[in-house]
Amino acid sequence: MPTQMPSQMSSQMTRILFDLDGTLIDSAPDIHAMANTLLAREDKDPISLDEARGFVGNGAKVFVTRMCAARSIKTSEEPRLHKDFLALYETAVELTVPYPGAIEALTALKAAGHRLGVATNKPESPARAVLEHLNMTSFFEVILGGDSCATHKPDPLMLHEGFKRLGDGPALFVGDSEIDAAAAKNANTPFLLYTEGYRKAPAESLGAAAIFSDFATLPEHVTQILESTG
Ligand SMILES: O=C(O)COP(=O)(O)O
Ligand SMILES: [Mg+2]
Repeated sequence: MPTQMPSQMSSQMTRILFDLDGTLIDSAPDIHAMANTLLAREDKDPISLDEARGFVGNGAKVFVTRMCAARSIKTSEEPRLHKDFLALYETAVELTVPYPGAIEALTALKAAGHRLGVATNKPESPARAVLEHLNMTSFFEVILGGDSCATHKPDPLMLHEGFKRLGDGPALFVGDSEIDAAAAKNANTPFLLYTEGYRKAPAESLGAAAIFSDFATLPEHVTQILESTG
């Protein structure tokens, strides 16, 4: 049998968790459309796609709070609108697409022996629905949503749980936002930042071990981080 190089050996048992919205998939158009369906029912002006993008990241409840604040809807109405938002969420899949090269990168990482999972603040059931719609479910051994654990990102619990379910080996987290960077820091895990998602802060300010804008480069970044962390 040929001798394996150290880098190939170290990549065999790596656990990689991915954020979902703004990282693997551009779901803002669906979330935007869903928000405007709710706002129309309330007789309120629609929000823009940019506003919707800016409200994503801390889960559905915070999205609804931000949407209500932006259109002067009373806070006492938020629980009802949150419920309506969740009722629509599983069917909000038609406008969502994977980012360019994301499928190919997941395919390459899985073929290289990495164990993959999703850790998103989107509730688990719409997260599973959109992954299923995009034929992406089979890449992942674990899919955790914002309501799967007692807390969600930036608390590290979701990452700890996801990594635990992926077994042993080095752990990496790939995400697009400040919240993901904080969760990775809190979980003491190297963070890879995808720059084409919904981040607001400068990319260089988030303490990422790697910053990438093209998924074709992700497998190489993974290899480099594994080599540098031994
Ligand atoms: O639903 C959200 O607010 C964010 O989801 P994400 O954690 O996949 O970016
Ligand atoms: Mg995200």
